[in-house]
Amino acid sequence: MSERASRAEAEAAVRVLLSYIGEDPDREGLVDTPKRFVKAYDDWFKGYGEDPDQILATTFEEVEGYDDIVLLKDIRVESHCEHHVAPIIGTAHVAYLPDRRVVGLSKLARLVDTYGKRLQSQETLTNLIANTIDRVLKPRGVAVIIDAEHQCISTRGTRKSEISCVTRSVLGAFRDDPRYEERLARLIG
Ligand SMILES: Nc1nc2c(ncn2[C@@H]2O[C@H](COP(=O)(O)OP(=O)(O)OP(=O)(O)O)[C@@H](O)[C@H]2O)c(=O)[nH]1
Ligand SMILES: [Zn+2]
Repeated sequence: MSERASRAEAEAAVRVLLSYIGEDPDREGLVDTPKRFVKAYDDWFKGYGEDPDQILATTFEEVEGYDDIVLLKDIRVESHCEHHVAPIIGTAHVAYLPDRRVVGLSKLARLVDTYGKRLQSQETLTNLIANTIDRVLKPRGVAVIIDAEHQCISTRGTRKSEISCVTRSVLGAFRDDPRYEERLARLIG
């Protein structure tokens, strides 16, 4: 992997982009834009500095033997496509079948955020979330469904604004026993 660019280099690159689109990077309104742009990137891509496994590290077992589906519905997904660095905005449903241990519900949403705040394809994002839950929690099954709009399709190129892309990753019992996925579909509605 090539060496990581410095903040100053990143800001200089934004100046080049502003010049490329025909702007004057030195006009008053744009003087601080490279700085703001890089700061915004720090936020949109903060997932590179986070450890997904660590998010799921704290689990608890005091759930009276609960072993049915745990589903977190309608988690907002915010990501950027790795081809155009254009926003991907949508919804994720994350479900798992605990094997004694459960994880804090917010941690599933945090996991979606951590992987979302990196450059992604929707397929990779879906599999990364499912595979991490599978690897760290070792549940009996995992299902992740993402429904998202890609602004590289809706605001440029083909400009098809009504299209959304649906991806799913199902592992363990959700994959082996179709009844689990049917129940999940009913719960998601
Ligand atoms: N499979 C997949 N494709 C994606 C995703 N996000 C964007 N793309 C597609 O990546 C492709 C890149 O195609 P290219 O032909 O290299 O790029 P392009 O000329 O900008 O393509 P157009 O968008 O068709 O104008 C496009 O078809 C995008 O729609 C994603 O998450 N998954
Ligand atoms: Zn794209």
